[in-house]
Amino acid sequence: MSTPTRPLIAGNWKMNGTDAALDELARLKTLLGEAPGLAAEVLVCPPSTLIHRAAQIAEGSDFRVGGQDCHWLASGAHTGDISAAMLLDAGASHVILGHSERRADHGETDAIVREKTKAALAGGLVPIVCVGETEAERVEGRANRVIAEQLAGSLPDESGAGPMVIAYEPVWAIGTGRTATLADIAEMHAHMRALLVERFGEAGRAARLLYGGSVKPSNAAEILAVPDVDGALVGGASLMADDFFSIVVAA
Ligand SMILES: O=C(CO)COP(=O)(O)O
Repeated sequence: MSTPTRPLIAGNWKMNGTDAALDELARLKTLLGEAPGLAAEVLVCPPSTLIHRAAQIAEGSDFRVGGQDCHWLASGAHTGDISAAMLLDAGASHVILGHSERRADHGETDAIVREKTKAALAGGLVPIVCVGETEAERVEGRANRVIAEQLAGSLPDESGAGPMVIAYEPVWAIGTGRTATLADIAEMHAHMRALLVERFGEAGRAARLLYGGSVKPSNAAEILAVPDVDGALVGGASLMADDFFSIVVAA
């Protein structure tokens, strides 16, 4: 194994999208179909209500579908939750875990994210594990330490056995229109790479490190050109097929 070769451009629709939003996926399918041989792999993570139909649209196309969260258990009395097996059954190939919005809204700790990551791997999904510092943590000069702690706590040893995808999403850059500077992204991604190689060896070298936080068509190319940036996790700009496709093309 070596450094990742194909970038991954993943869209996170968050809590957006009803039936009508599937038109955007059909449009994305058309755009991808007209542009064979693109460098990037493409993933769309709609809300769970749309995964099954999104996966049907993705059939015969060059994008795949993922979930935005899963429970750490396979089944049982957990009202409102969804398991890795259910996501797989609905047609998902990946699942986003430990997004800062889930850490904030649902009190998810590194330990919880680690258990969910284990469940995703056991259930046959590729986990996309998210880490990111708050603005206060960055201003106080603690960003590197916070990210090291989140990686150490959120990744189970099992991560080394499968494809590893990590998303660095500085909390203050999410949905704000503010991106980290290219220098800050480069420094953090190199830091993460070193930590992953130290812990997981070759699997860490092959891990895909995505950047997320106000990625848009106008800044995607420069961000994706930063060393050790192997793709992007895109929120708002993934909701419109044309914008998302522009980011895919920039990779
Ligand atoms: O949180 C994000 C993706 O998971 C980023 O969201 P925005 O691209 O809307 O800033």
